[in-house]
Amino acid sequence: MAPVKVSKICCIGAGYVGGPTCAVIALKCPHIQVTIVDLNQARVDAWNSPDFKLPIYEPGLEDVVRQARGRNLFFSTNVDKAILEADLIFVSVNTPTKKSGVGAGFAADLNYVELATRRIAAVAESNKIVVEKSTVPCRTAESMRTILEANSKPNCRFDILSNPEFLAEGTAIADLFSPDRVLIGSLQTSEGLDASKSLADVYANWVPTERILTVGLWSSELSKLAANAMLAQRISSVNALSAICEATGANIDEVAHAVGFDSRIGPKFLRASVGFGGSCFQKDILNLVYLSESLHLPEVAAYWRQVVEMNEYQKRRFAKTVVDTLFKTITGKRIAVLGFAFKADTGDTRESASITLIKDFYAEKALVRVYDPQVEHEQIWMDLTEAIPGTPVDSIKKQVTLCPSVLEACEGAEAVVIATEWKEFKEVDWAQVYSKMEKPAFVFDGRMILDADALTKIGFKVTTIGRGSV
Ligand SMILES: NC(=O)c1ccc[n+]([C@@H]2O[C@H](COP(=O)([O-])OP(=O)(O)OC[C@H]3O[C@@H](n4cnc5c(N)ncnc54)[C@H](O)[C@@H]3O)[C@@H](O)[C@H]2O)c1
Ligand SMILES: O=c1ccn([C@@H]2O[C@H](COP(=O)(O)OP(=O)(O)O[C@H]3O[C@H](CO)[C@@H](O)[C@H](O)[C@H]3O)[C@@H](O)[C@H]2O)c(=O)[nH]1
Repeated sequence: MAPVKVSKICCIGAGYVGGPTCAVIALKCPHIQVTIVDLNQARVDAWNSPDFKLPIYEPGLEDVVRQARGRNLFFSTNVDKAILEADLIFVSVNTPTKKSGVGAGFAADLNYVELATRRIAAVAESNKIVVEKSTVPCRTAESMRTILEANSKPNCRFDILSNPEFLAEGTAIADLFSPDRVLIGSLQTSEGLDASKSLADVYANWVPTERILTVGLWSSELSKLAANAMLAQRISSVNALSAICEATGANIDEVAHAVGFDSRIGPKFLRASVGFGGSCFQKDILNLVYLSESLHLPEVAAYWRQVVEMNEYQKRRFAKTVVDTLFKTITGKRIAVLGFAFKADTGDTRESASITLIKDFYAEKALVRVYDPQVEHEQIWMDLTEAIPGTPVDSIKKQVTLCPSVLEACEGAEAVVIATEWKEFKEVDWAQVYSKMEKPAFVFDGRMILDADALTKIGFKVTTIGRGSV
């Protein structure tokens, strides 16, 4: 058998990964028909909206969708039709941390992956290459194969590949156009290698072949968890050092710069912050912790768990610094929180450090004023009601106000907290902000984006993460 030449792709899951990834495949491979399906009608409607009000904000995404939609890119809720027609199917559904049952709080919830796999088995009438795009624990492909083989029709064969996605939100399109690498894992059988070649040929339409890495299935699955764990570990390491800097008078910017100059370490991902957020880092490390425990490797589990614990510590430590600096009480004080997204250039708020900070300020009875340039207000209320359980949203609204601009958030405030590194916050007229605030006016820069000296000259009392006052 020779590798199949892919002509129709179905992607199950039109989220942050399925949407941008397959839209880019459609753009770069005009000869391939790509259909992205989802059960969520509202999401599909947004992808299809005539004015391109897409369900996710990602720089450059609208342009890609404008070029390909209706040509060879389609969004639909007709999951079965897309499965039936495709020769290659990406499974790109969510794999959140389990909330209950065995492994709650750590293990990945594979229910959506299983449901999608069962749907493929039930509907398919011809051979399919099934690709795990979702981030999954090591050996999930084996469970998928068992389900597919037990439920498939006669003469219908499935080849399963692992093809984890490494895009980061905010830079998804640039990452997809020019990925550091594309990783494809397959069984090392002749059928597995053929399937791997079929998918590699799709990417080869725009990715240099030396960047397309083909490996074994389990290595591919584990590499995704490993990459995220090591990236998050760098942030927790630099954040741990930021606490030492604050206590000694060293400057984490200078330390990270000096350390990152070592070519073996490199300069990227060494920015101290109020803590990492996003839908992936915490979830994937907890997944790795669970995997390690399941494999009876408690020391390995404890090692990776500490990366998440350090992140929690960093968020708590920052909130405490705000309270301590404001004379040990923020009761009834106005605190402006600038940024609600977990990082700049995204509207995504999953695991955002901002949520933890606001929850802590709320518990201290502060009056919190929030501004974010992208996040929908409805999303903020949803996140806060989930973070402050048992409190109706109307009670939260007595202490938390959502504001339409930086200036309005800061009006009458005693302190400004920078929680997300939006470029807009650097460009604010800080002298004007100062004139509108209570005095003394405090700034807490949780992202190291502001010019502390310039703000101090204006009159602000500035606290920057990782910078001691000694
Ligand atoms: N968000 C990221 O930046 C990122 C990057 C790399 C990898 N990942 C991984 O990719 C996967 C998807 O993440 P996401 O952020 O796109 O999630 P998401 O929640 O944004 O999207 C998942 C979509 O799948 C749909 N879905 C679930 N079950 C379905 C089914 N049976 N049939 C059809 N549609 C179904 C949901 O309705 C949802 O729209 C996760 O495993 C995640 O860990 C995410
Ligand atoms: O030096 C740094 C770099 C990042 N962050 C924070 O870390 C979090 C995650 O940032 P980033 O990794 O840029 O965004 P994600 O979209 O979460 O992307 C990560 O998670 C994805 C999902 O698995 C992977 O595909 C990507 O490769 C991986 O970078 C954010 O809160 C950032 O503000 C820091 O605090 N300091």
